[in-house]
Amino acid sequence: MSAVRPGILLVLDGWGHAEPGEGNALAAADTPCLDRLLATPAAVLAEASGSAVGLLPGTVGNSEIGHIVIGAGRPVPYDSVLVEERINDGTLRSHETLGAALTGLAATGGSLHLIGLASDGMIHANVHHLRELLRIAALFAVPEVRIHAITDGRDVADGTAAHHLATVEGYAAEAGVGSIATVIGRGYALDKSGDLELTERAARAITDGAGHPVGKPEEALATSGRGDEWVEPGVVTGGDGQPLGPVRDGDVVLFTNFRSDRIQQLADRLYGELAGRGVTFLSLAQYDTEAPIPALVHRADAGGGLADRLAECGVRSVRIAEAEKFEHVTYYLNGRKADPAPLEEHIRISADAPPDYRTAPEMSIGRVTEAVGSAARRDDVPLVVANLANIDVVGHTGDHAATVRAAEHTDRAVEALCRVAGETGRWVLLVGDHGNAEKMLTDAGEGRRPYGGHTTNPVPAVLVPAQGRQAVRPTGTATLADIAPSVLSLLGLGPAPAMTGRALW
Ligand SMILES: O=C(O)[C@@H](CO)OP(=O)(O)O
Ligand SMILES: [Mn+2]
Ligand SMILES: [Mn+2]
Repeated sequence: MSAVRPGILLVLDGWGHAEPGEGNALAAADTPCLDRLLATPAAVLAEASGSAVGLLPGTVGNSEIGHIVIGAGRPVPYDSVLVEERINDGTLRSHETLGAALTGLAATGGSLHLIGLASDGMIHANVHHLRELLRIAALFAVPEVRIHAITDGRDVADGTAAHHLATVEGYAAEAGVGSIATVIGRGYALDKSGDLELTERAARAITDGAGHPVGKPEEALATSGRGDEWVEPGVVTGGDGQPLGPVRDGDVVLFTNFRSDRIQQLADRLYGELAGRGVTFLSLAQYDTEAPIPALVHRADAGGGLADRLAECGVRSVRIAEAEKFEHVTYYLNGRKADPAPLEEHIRISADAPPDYRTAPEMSIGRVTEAVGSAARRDDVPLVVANLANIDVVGHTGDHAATVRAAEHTDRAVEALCRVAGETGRWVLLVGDHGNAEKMLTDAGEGRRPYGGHTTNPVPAVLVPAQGRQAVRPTGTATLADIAPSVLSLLGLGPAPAMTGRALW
Protein backbone atom coordinates (compact mmCIF):
# COMPACT_ATOMS: atom_id res chain seq x y z
CA MET A 1 0.00 0.00 0.00
CA SER A 2 2.97 2.30 0.33
CA ALA A 3 2.62 3.18 -3.35
CA VAL A 4 -0.83 4.65 -2.76
CA ARG A 5 -0.89 8.45 -2.80
CA PRO A 6 -3.34 9.55 -0.13
CA GLY A 7 -6.10 12.06 -0.68
CA ILE A 8 -9.42 13.55 0.33
CA LEU A 9 -12.56 13.58 -1.81
CA LEU A 10 -14.92 16.35 -0.75
CA VAL A 11 -18.41 16.42 -2.23
CA LEU A 12 -19.83 19.91 -1.84
CA ASP A 13 -23.53 19.14 -1.93
CA GLY A 14 -25.56 21.41 -4.21
CA TRP A 15 -22.47 23.29 -5.46
CA GLY A 16 -23.47 24.23 -8.99
CA HIS A 17 -22.07 26.74 -11.40
CA ALA A 18 -23.81 29.75 -12.92
CA GLU A 19 -22.65 33.18 -13.92
CA PRO A 20 -22.87 35.74 -11.11
CA GLY A 21 -26.23 37.45 -11.06
CA GLU A 22 -29.43 37.92 -9.13
CA GLY A 23 -30.30 34.80 -7.16
CA ASN A 24 -26.80 33.29 -7.32
CA ALA A 25 -26.04 32.79 -3.62
CA LEU A 26 -22.66 31.21 -4.33
CA ALA A 27 -21.45 34.20 -6.32
CA ALA A 28 -22.77 36.56 -3.63
CA ALA A 29 -20.91 34.76 -0.83
CA ASP A 30 -17.47 35.80 0.37
CA THR A 31 -15.55 32.60 -0.41
CA PRO A 32 -11.88 33.48 -0.93
CA CYS A 33 -10.63 29.89 -0.76
CA LEU A 34 -13.10 28.44 -3.26
CA ASP A 35 -12.62 31.44 -5.56
CA ARG A 36 -8.88 30.88 -5.52
CA LEU A 37 -9.22 27.18 -6.25
CA LEU A 38 -11.69 27.74 -9.07
CA ALA A 39 -9.27 30.14 -10.71
CA THR A 40 -6.53 27.48 -10.93
CA PRO A 41 -5.92 25.47 -14.12
CA ALA A 42 -7.05 22.32 -12.30
CA ALA A 43 -10.68 23.53 -12.14
CA VAL A 44 -13.28 22.22 -14.60
CA LEU A 45 -17.03 22.16 -14.92
CA ALA A 46 -18.63 18.73 -14.90
CA GLU A 47 -22.07 17.71 -16.18
CA ALA A 48 -24.22 16.52 -13.28
CA SER A 49 -27.73 16.38 -14.70
CA GLY A 50 -29.75 14.79 -17.50
CA SER A 51 -28.43 11.96 -19.64
CA ALA A 52 -24.80 12.62 -18.63
CA VAL A 53 -25.57 10.91 -15.31
CA GLY A 54 -28.38 8.54 -16.35
CA LEU A 55 -31.39 10.83 -15.95
CA LEU A 56 -33.88 11.86 -18.62
CA PRO A 57 -32.49 14.65 -20.80
CA GLY A 58 -32.90 18.03 -19.16
CA THR A 59 -33.70 16.62 -15.72
CA VAL A 60 -32.14 18.29 -12.67
CA GLY A 61 -29.50 16.30 -10.81
CA ASN A 62 -30.01 15.00 -7.29
CA SER A 63 -27.91 13.69 -4.43
CA GLU A 64 -28.81 10.09 -4.97
CA ILE A 65 -27.88 9.77 -8.64
CA GLY A 66 -25.05 12.27 -8.14
CA HIS A 67 -23.33 10.13 -5.52
CA ILE A 68 -24.15 6.90 -7.36
CA VAL A 69 -22.41 8.19 -10.50
CA ILE A 70 -19.50 9.72 -8.56
CA GLY A 71 -18.94 6.23 -7.13
CA ALA A 72 -19.78 4.12 -10.18
CA GLY A 73 -17.61 5.99 -12.67
CA ARG A 74 -20.30 5.66 -15.30
CA PRO A 75 -23.83 6.97 -15.86
CA VAL A 76 -26.36 4.66 -14.22
CA PRO A 77 -29.92 4.58 -15.64
CA TYR A 78 -31.92 6.10 -12.80
CA ASP A 79 -35.16 4.67 -11.48
CA SER A 80 -37.19 7.53 -12.99
CA VAL A 81 -35.86 6.64 -16.43
CA LEU A 82 -36.60 2.95 -15.98
CA VAL A 83 -40.17 3.78 -14.92
CA GLU A 84 -40.64 6.02 -17.98
CA GLU A 85 -39.39 3.20 -20.21
CA ARG A 86 -41.97 0.79 -18.78
CA ILE A 87 -44.67 3.39 -19.30
CA ASN A 88 -43.60 4.20 -22.85
CA ASP A 89 -43.25 0.61 -24.02
CA GLY A 90 -46.55 -0.35 -22.41
CA THR A 91 -45.06 -3.02 -20.16
CA LEU A 92 -46.30 -1.34 -16.97
CA ARG A 93 -49.85 -1.95 -18.20
CA SER A 94 -49.16 -5.64 -18.65
CA HIS A 95 -47.25 -6.03 -15.38
CA GLU A 96 -48.37 -9.31 -13.88
CA THR A 97 -48.23 -8.40 -10.20
CA LEU A 98 -49.99 -5.09 -10.76
CA GLY A 99 -52.61 -6.76 -12.96
CA ALA A 100 -53.30 -9.43 -10.35
CA ALA A 101 -53.73 -6.84 -7.58
CA LEU A 102 -56.06 -4.67 -9.65
CA THR A 103 -58.11 -7.59 -10.92
CA GLY A 104 -58.59 -8.58 -7.29
CA LEU A 105 -59.96 -5.13 -6.48
CA ALA A 106 -62.37 -5.22 -9.38
CA ALA A 107 -63.69 -8.47 -7.93
CA THR A 108 -63.92 -7.41 -4.28
CA GLY A 109 -64.91 -3.79 -4.74
CA GLY A 110 -61.89 -2.63 -2.76
CA SER A 111 -59.88 0.53 -3.30
CA LEU A 112 -56.48 1.26 -4.80
CA HIS A 113 -54.53 3.83 -2.75
CA LEU A 114 -51.88 5.76 -4.64
CA ILE A 115 -49.45 7.43 -2.25
CA GLY A 116 -46.72 9.75 -3.50
CA LEU A 117 -45.27 13.19 -3.99
CA ALA A 118 -47.65 15.25 -6.13
CA SER A 119 -45.32 17.38 -8.22
CA ASP A 120 -43.27 17.21 -11.39
CA GLY A 121 -39.97 17.84 -9.56
CA MET A 122 -38.49 14.60 -10.95
CA ILE A 123 -36.36 14.03 -7.88
CA HIS A 124 -38.65 11.77 -5.89
CA ALA A 125 -41.63 11.46 -8.18
CA ASN A 126 -43.43 12.73 -11.24
CA VAL A 127 -47.22 13.21 -11.32
CA HIS A 128 -47.09 11.89 -14.88
CA HIS A 129 -46.49 8.44 -13.47
CA LEU A 130 -49.60 8.85 -11.34
CA ARG A 131 -51.51 9.69 -14.52
CA GLU A 132 -50.47 6.39 -16.10
CA LEU A 133 -51.40 4.48 -12.94
CA LEU A 134 -54.86 6.08 -12.97
CA ARG A 135 -55.27 5.06 -16.60
CA ILE A 136 -54.23 1.51 -15.76
CA ALA A 137 -56.68 1.42 -12.83
CA ALA A 138 -59.43 2.48 -15.23
CA LEU A 139 -58.45 -0.26 -17.70
CA PHE A 140 -58.81 -2.82 -14.93
CA ALA A 141 -62.14 -1.31 -13.83
CA VAL A 142 -60.91 -0.68 -10.30
CA PRO A 143 -64.01 0.71 -8.59
CA GLU A 144 -62.30 3.29 -6.41
CA VAL A 145 -58.89 4.95 -6.43
CA ARG A 146 -57.92 7.11 -3.47
CA ILE A 147 -55.00 9.45 -4.00
CA HIS A 148 -52.90 10.44 -1.00
CA ALA A 149 -51.22 13.55 -2.36
CA ILE A 150 -47.97 14.63 -0.72
CA THR A 151 -47.33 18.32 -1.30
CA ASP A 152 -43.82 19.37 -2.33
CA GLY A 153 -42.43 22.93 -2.25
CA ARG A 154 -38.84 21.65 -2.23
CA ASP A 155 -38.16 20.03 -5.60
CA VAL A 156 -40.45 22.64 -7.17
CA ALA A 157 -41.06 26.25 -6.18
CA ASP A 158 -42.93 26.72 -2.94
CA GLY A 159 -46.51 27.89 -3.39
CA THR A 160 -47.21 25.62 -6.38
CA ALA A 161 -49.08 22.88 -4.50
CA ALA A 162 -52.53 24.14 -5.55
CA HIS A 163 -51.45 23.93 -9.18
CA HIS A 164 -50.18 20.37 -8.74
CA LEU A 165 -53.31 19.24 -6.89
CA ALA A 166 -55.38 20.62 -9.77
CA THR A 167 -53.19 18.67 -12.21
CA VAL A 168 -53.83 15.48 -10.25
CA GLU A 169 -57.57 16.14 -10.22
CA GLY A 170 -57.41 16.72 -13.97
CA TYR A 171 -55.69 13.36 -14.48
CA ALA A 172 -58.35 11.62 -12.38
CA ALA A 173 -61.14 13.26 -14.36
CA GLU A 174 -59.45 12.23 -17.62
CA ALA A 175 -59.07 8.61 -16.46
CA GLY A 176 -62.62 8.57 -15.09
CA VAL A 177 -61.47 7.23 -11.74
CA GLY A 178 -59.72 8.57 -8.66
CA SER A 179 -60.14 11.26 -6.07
CA ILE A 180 -57.74 12.95 -3.69
CA ALA A 181 -58.40 11.57 -0.22
CA THR A 182 -55.60 13.13 1.82
CA VAL A 183 -53.23 16.08 1.36
CA ILE A 184 -50.06 15.89 3.43
CA GLY A 185 -46.91 18.03 3.37
CA ARG A 186 -43.68 16.21 2.57
CA GLY A 187 -42.22 17.41 5.88
CA TYR A 188 -44.56 14.87 7.51
CA ALA A 189 -44.92 12.16 4.89
CA LEU A 190 -41.32 12.11 3.64
CA ASP A 191 -39.36 12.53 6.85
CA LYS A 192 -36.16 10.53 6.76
CA SER A 193 -34.62 11.82 9.95
CA GLY A 194 -36.24 9.08 12.02
CA ASP A 195 -38.76 11.48 13.60
CA LEU A 196 -41.51 8.89 13.83
CA GLU A 197 -43.97 11.43 15.22
CA LEU A 198 -44.06 13.17 11.84
CA THR A 199 -44.50 9.88 10.02
CA GLU A 200 -47.22 8.91 12.46
CA ARG A 201 -49.27 12.01 11.64
CA ALA A 202 -49.06 11.23 7.93
CA ALA A 203 -49.85 7.55 8.46
CA ARG A 204 -52.91 8.21 10.63
CA ALA A 205 -54.44 10.44 7.99
CA ILE A 206 -54.09 7.57 5.51
CA THR A 207 -55.11 4.69 7.76
CA ASP A 208 -57.74 6.30 10.01
CA GLY A 209 -58.76 9.51 8.31
CA ALA A 210 -57.28 11.45 11.25
CA GLY A 211 -56.32 15.01 10.32
CA HIS A 212 -57.86 18.36 9.41
CA PRO A 213 -61.17 17.59 7.71
CA VAL A 214 -61.60 19.51 4.45
CA GLY A 215 -64.34 19.52 1.82
CA LYS A 216 -61.90 20.09 -1.04
CA PRO A 217 -58.20 19.11 -1.34
CA GLU A 218 -56.97 22.71 -1.88
CA GLU A 219 -58.48 23.76 1.44
CA ALA A 220 -55.85 21.67 3.22
CA LEU A 221 -53.11 24.01 2.00
CA ALA A 222 -54.29 26.75 4.34
CA THR A 223 -53.16 24.73 7.38
CA SER A 224 -49.49 25.42 6.74
CA GLY A 225 -47.75 28.49 8.00
CA ARG A 226 -44.47 27.19 6.54
CA GLY A 227 -45.19 26.58 2.88
CA ASP A 228 -46.11 23.53 0.83
CA GLU A 229 -43.60 21.30 2.59
CA TRP A 230 -45.40 21.58 5.91
CA VAL A 231 -49.06 21.27 4.94
CA GLU A 232 -50.60 19.52 7.95
CA PRO A 233 -52.27 16.21 7.19
CA GLY A 234 -55.65 17.08 5.67
CA VAL A 235 -58.44 14.57 5.17
CA VAL A 236 -60.98 15.09 2.41
CA THR A 237 -64.52 14.25 3.50
CA GLY A 238 -67.36 13.03 1.32
CA GLY A 239 -70.97 14.20 1.18
CA ASP A 240 -71.70 12.19 4.35
CA GLY A 241 -68.99 14.07 6.25
CA GLN A 242 -66.88 10.91 6.52
CA PRO A 243 -63.24 10.77 5.32
CA LEU A 244 -62.95 9.42 1.76
CA GLY A 245 -59.70 7.71 2.21
CA PRO A 246 -59.00 5.36 5.10
CA VAL A 247 -57.42 2.12 3.93
CA ARG A 248 -59.79 -0.82 4.47
CA ASP A 249 -58.96 -4.51 4.83
CA GLY A 250 -58.20 -6.05 1.46
CA ASP A 251 -57.32 -2.76 -0.28
CA VAL A 252 -54.17 -2.24 -2.36
CA VAL A 253 -51.57 0.40 -1.49
CA LEU A 254 -49.21 1.48 -4.27
CA PHE A 255 -46.42 4.00 -3.57
CA THR A 256 -45.72 6.16 -6.59
CA ASN A 257 -42.35 7.73 -5.66
CA PHE A 258 -39.47 6.34 -7.68
CA ARG A 259 -36.84 7.40 -5.16
CA SER A 260 -36.75 5.37 -1.98
CA ASP A 261 -34.96 7.33 0.73
CA ARG A 262 -37.72 9.67 1.81
CA ILE A 263 -40.79 7.45 1.35
CA GLN A 264 -39.43 4.36 3.06
CA GLN A 265 -40.10 5.45 6.66
CA LEU A 266 -43.79 5.96 5.84
CA ALA A 267 -43.92 2.77 3.76
CA ASP A 268 -42.54 0.71 6.64
CA ARG A 269 -44.96 2.33 9.09
CA LEU A 270 -48.01 1.64 6.90
CA TYR A 271 -46.92 -1.89 6.10
CA GLY A 272 -46.47 -2.63 9.80
CA GLU A 273 -50.07 -1.76 10.53
CA LEU A 274 -51.85 -2.84 7.38
CA ALA A 275 -50.11 -5.88 5.91
CA GLY A 276 -51.67 -8.06 8.61
CA ARG A 277 -55.12 -6.84 7.55
CA GLY A 278 -54.92 -8.29 4.08
CA VAL A 279 -53.76 -5.07 2.44
CA THR A 280 -51.52 -5.67 -0.59
CA PHE A 281 -48.46 -3.41 -0.91
CA LEU A 282 -46.67 -2.43 -4.11
CA SER A 283 -44.16 0.25 -5.03
CA LEU A 284 -43.53 1.75 -8.44
CA ALA A 285 -39.75 1.44 -8.03
CA GLN A 286 -37.58 -0.64 -5.74
CA TYR A 287 -37.37 0.58 -2.13
CA ASP A 288 -34.91 -0.04 0.68
CA THR A 289 -37.68 -0.69 3.18
CA GLU A 290 -37.54 -3.28 5.94
CA ALA A 291 -40.96 -4.38 4.68
CA PRO A 292 -40.90 -6.77 1.71
CA ILE A 293 -42.77 -4.53 -0.74
CA PRO A 294 -42.72 -5.84 -4.32
CA ALA A 295 -41.50 -3.29 -6.88
CA LEU A 296 -43.08 -2.90 -10.30
CA VAL A 297 -39.80 -1.63 -11.77
CA HIS A 298 -36.42 -2.93 -10.66
CA ARG A 299 -33.34 -0.77 -10.35
CA ALA A 300 -30.22 -0.87 -12.47
CA ASP A 301 -27.01 -2.35 -11.11
CA ALA A 302 -24.69 0.40 -9.89
CA GLY A 303 -21.89 -1.84 -8.60
CA GLY A 304 -18.38 -2.39 -9.86
CA GLY A 305 -17.31 1.13 -8.95
CA LEU A 306 -14.95 2.93 -6.61
CA ALA A 307 -15.80 0.96 -3.46
CA ASP A 308 -15.31 -2.39 -5.15
CA ARG A 309 -12.01 -1.26 -6.64
CA LEU A 310 -10.78 0.05 -3.27
CA ALA A 311 -11.71 -3.25 -1.64
CA GLU A 312 -9.91 -5.18 -4.36
CA CYS A 313 -6.76 -3.10 -3.83
CA GLY A 314 -6.96 -3.26 -0.04
CA VAL A 315 -7.36 0.51 0.33
CA ARG A 316 -8.96 1.72 3.54
CA SER A 317 -11.41 4.63 3.32
CA VAL A 318 -13.25 6.70 5.89
CA ARG A 319 -16.63 8.17 4.91
CA ILE A 320 -17.95 11.18 6.77
CA ALA A 321 -21.18 13.20 6.46
CA GLU A 322 -23.95 14.81 8.43
CA ALA A 323 -26.97 12.56 8.98
CA GLU A 324 -28.90 14.16 6.10
CA LYS A 325 -26.23 13.04 3.61
CA PHE A 326 -24.82 9.99 5.35
CA GLU A 327 -26.25 7.38 2.97
CA HIS A 328 -24.91 9.41 0.09
CA VAL A 329 -21.22 8.93 0.91
CA THR A 330 -21.77 5.33 2.01
CA TYR A 331 -24.66 3.42 0.46
CA TYR A 332 -25.11 5.42 -2.76
CA LEU A 333 -21.43 6.02 -3.39
CA ASN A 334 -20.97 2.26 -2.99
CA GLY A 335 -23.48 1.49 -5.75
CA ARG A 336 -26.42 0.89 -3.36
CA LYS A 337 -24.70 -1.96 -1.57
CA ALA A 338 -26.06 -2.30 1.93
CA ASP A 339 -22.98 -3.74 3.64
CA PRO A 340 -19.82 -1.66 3.93
CA ALA A 341 -16.65 -3.26 2.66
CA PRO A 342 -14.35 -4.53 5.45
CA LEU A 343 -11.88 -1.67 5.00
CA GLU A 344 -14.49 1.08 5.23
CA GLU A 345 -15.18 3.21 8.26
CA HIS A 346 -18.34 5.30 8.43
CA ILE A 347 -18.76 8.41 10.57
CA ARG A 348 -22.24 9.89 10.82
CA ILE A 349 -22.42 13.34 12.37
CA SER A 350 -25.87 14.01 13.79
CA ALA A 351 -27.24 17.27 15.14
CA ASP A 352 -28.38 17.34 18.77
CA ALA A 353 -31.76 18.84 17.92
CA PRO A 354 -33.65 19.28 14.67
CA PRO A 355 -31.98 22.47 13.42
CA ASP A 356 -33.56 25.47 11.75
CA TYR A 357 -31.22 25.81 8.81
CA ARG A 358 -32.14 29.45 8.21
CA THR A 359 -30.80 30.49 11.57
CA ALA A 360 -28.08 27.83 11.80
CA PRO A 361 -26.60 27.58 8.28
CA GLU A 362 -23.35 26.30 9.75
CA MET A 363 -25.18 23.04 10.58
CA SER A 364 -22.55 20.68 12.06
CA ILE A 365 -19.78 21.58 9.63
CA GLY A 366 -17.32 22.17 12.47
CA ARG A 367 -17.67 18.56 13.61
CA VAL A 368 -17.53 17.26 10.05
CA THR A 369 -14.31 19.22 9.46
CA GLU A 370 -12.76 17.90 12.65
CA ALA A 371 -13.66 14.32 11.73
CA VAL A 372 -12.20 14.72 8.23
CA GLY A 373 -9.07 16.31 9.70
CA SER A 374 -8.58 13.45 12.17
CA ALA A 375 -9.07 10.81 9.49
CA ALA A 376 -6.66 12.66 7.19
CA ARG A 377 -3.98 12.59 9.90
CA ARG A 378 -4.08 8.80 10.03
CA ASP A 379 -1.37 7.01 8.09
CA ASP A 380 -3.52 3.93 7.59
CA VAL A 381 -6.26 5.80 5.69
CA PRO A 382 -5.36 6.49 2.06
CA LEU A 383 -8.77 7.92 1.17
CA VAL A 384 -11.10 10.16 3.16
CA VAL A 385 -14.47 10.89 1.56
CA ALA A 386 -16.78 13.52 3.01
CA ASN A 387 -19.92 15.36 2.07
CA LEU A 388 -20.24 19.01 3.07
CA ALA A 389 -24.01 19.38 3.17
CA ASN A 390 -24.60 23.05 3.93
CA ILE A 391 -24.92 24.57 0.47
CA ASP A 392 -27.62 22.11 -0.55
CA VAL A 393 -29.47 21.72 2.71
CA VAL A 394 -29.63 25.44 3.44
CA GLY A 395 -30.25 26.15 -0.26
CA HIS A 396 -33.43 24.08 -0.02
CA THR A 397 -34.91 26.64 2.38
CA GLY A 398 -34.97 29.11 -0.51
CA ASP A 399 -33.46 31.66 1.89
CA HIS A 400 -30.82 33.54 -0.07
CA ALA A 401 -29.08 35.20 2.89
CA ALA A 402 -28.83 31.96 4.87
CA THR A 403 -27.47 30.15 1.81
CA VAL A 404 -24.79 32.81 1.38
CA ARG A 405 -23.72 32.10 4.95
CA ALA A 406 -23.79 28.34 4.28
CA ALA A 407 -21.37 28.88 1.39
CA GLU A 408 -19.10 30.98 3.59
CA HIS A 409 -18.99 28.28 6.28
CA THR A 410 -18.20 25.75 3.58
CA ASP A 411 -15.38 27.93 2.28
CA ARG A 412 -13.76 28.10 5.71
CA ALA A 413 -14.07 24.33 6.11
CA VAL A 414 -12.45 23.75 2.73
CA GLU A 415 -9.66 26.13 3.64
CA ALA A 416 -9.02 24.27 6.91
CA LEU A 417 -9.04 20.92 5.16
CA CYS A 418 -6.66 22.07 2.43
CA ARG A 419 -4.32 23.10 5.22
CA VAL A 420 -4.53 19.62 6.77
CA ALA A 421 -3.95 18.11 3.33
CA GLY A 422 -0.84 20.25 2.95
CA GLU A 423 0.46 19.06 6.31
CA THR A 424 -0.26 15.41 5.57
CA GLY A 425 0.88 15.24 1.95
CA ARG A 426 -2.60 14.63 0.57
CA TRP A 427 -4.32 15.79 -2.59
CA VAL A 428 -7.88 17.15 -2.29
CA LEU A 429 -10.52 16.70 -4.96
CA LEU A 430 -13.61 18.90 -4.61
CA VAL A 431 -16.77 18.30 -6.64
CA GLY A 432 -20.44 19.27 -6.54
CA ASP A 433 -23.05 16.50 -6.91
CA HIS A 434 -25.67 18.74 -8.60
CA GLY A 435 -26.56 22.40 -8.70
CA ASN A 436 -28.72 24.18 -6.16
CA ALA A 437 -27.48 27.36 -4.47
CA GLU A 438 -26.30 29.06 -7.65
CA LYS A 439 -29.99 29.53 -8.51
CA MET A 440 -32.26 30.76 -5.76
CA LEU A 441 -34.91 32.46 -7.88
CA THR A 442 -37.28 31.05 -10.46
CA ASP A 443 -39.50 32.57 -13.10
CA ALA A 444 -41.62 29.41 -13.37
CA GLY A 445 -45.28 29.81 -12.46
CA GLU A 446 -46.62 33.20 -11.56
CA GLY A 447 -43.74 35.66 -11.47
CA ARG A 448 -40.36 35.60 -9.78
CA ARG A 449 -40.17 33.70 -6.55
CA PRO A 450 -37.57 32.15 -4.25
CA TYR A 451 -36.42 28.74 -5.42
CA GLY A 452 -34.76 26.15 -3.22
CA GLY A 453 -34.65 23.27 -5.69
CA HIS A 454 -31.87 21.62 -7.69
CA THR A 455 -30.75 22.73 -11.14
CA THR A 456 -29.41 21.38 -14.42
CA ASN A 457 -26.25 23.49 -14.14
CA PRO A 458 -22.82 21.86 -14.32
CA VAL A 459 -20.83 21.55 -11.11
CA PRO A 460 -17.27 22.62 -10.41
CA ALA A 461 -14.63 19.92 -10.00
CA VAL A 462 -11.18 20.97 -8.89
CA LEU A 463 -8.04 19.20 -7.82
CA VAL A 464 -5.74 20.63 -5.19
CA PRO A 465 -2.61 18.59 -5.91
CA ALA A 466 -0.44 17.20 -3.15
CA GLN A 467 2.50 19.44 -2.34
CA GLY A 468 5.21 19.32 -4.96
CA ARG A 469 2.87 18.09 -7.71
CA GLN A 470 1.25 20.05 -10.50
CA ALA A 471 -2.24 19.63 -11.90
CA VAL A 472 -2.71 20.16 -15.61
CA ARG A 473 -5.90 21.53 -17.10
CA PRO A 474 -8.21 18.67 -18.12
CA THR A 475 -9.43 18.76 -21.71
CA GLY A 476 -12.85 17.92 -23.13
CA THR A 477 -16.20 17.72 -21.39
CA ALA A 478 -16.19 16.40 -17.86
CA THR A 479 -19.03 14.61 -16.07
CA LEU A 480 -19.55 13.10 -12.63
CA ALA A 481 -18.64 9.74 -14.18
CA ASP A 482 -15.04 11.00 -14.37
CA ILE A 483 -14.66 11.39 -10.62
CA ALA A 484 -14.11 7.75 -9.62
CA PRO A 485 -11.46 7.13 -12.32
CA SER A 486 -9.83 10.42 -11.25
CA VAL A 487 -9.79 9.42 -7.56
CA LEU A 488 -8.30 6.04 -8.43
CA SER A 489 -5.69 7.60 -10.68
CA LEU A 490 -4.75 10.14 -7.99
CA LEU A 491 -4.34 7.25 -5.55
CA GLY A 492 -2.09 5.61 -8.11
CA LEU A 493 -4.59 2.92 -9.09
CA GLY A 494 -6.22 2.02 -12.39
CA PRO A 495 -9.97 2.26 -13.05
CA ALA A 496 -12.49 -0.57 -12.65
CA PRO A 497 -13.45 -2.32 -15.90
CA ALA A 498 -17.08 -1.14 -15.71
CA MET A 499 -16.10 2.53 -15.55
CA THR A 500 -16.68 4.58 -18.69
CA GLY A 501 -15.48 7.88 -17.20
CA ARG A 502 -11.87 8.97 -17.51
CA ALA A 503 -9.26 10.34 -15.11
CA LEU A 504 -9.34 14.12 -15.45
CA TRP A 505 -5.98 14.85 -13.82
O1 LIG B 1 -33.92 16.47 0.12
C1 LIG B 1 -34.17 15.68 -0.80
O2 LIG B 1 -34.73 14.60 -0.65
C2 LIG B 1 -33.76 16.06 -2.21
C3 LIG B 1 -34.71 17.07 -2.73
O3 LIG B 1 -36.00 16.54 -2.68
O4 LIG B 1 -32.48 16.59 -2.18
P1 LIG B 1 -31.19 15.64 -2.35
O5 LIG B 1 -31.29 14.99 -3.70
O6 LIG B 1 -30.06 16.62 -2.29
O7 LIG B 1 -31.21 14.66 -1.24
MN1 LIG C 1 -26.95 16.62 -3.19
MN1 LIG D 1 -30.85 18.54 -2.23
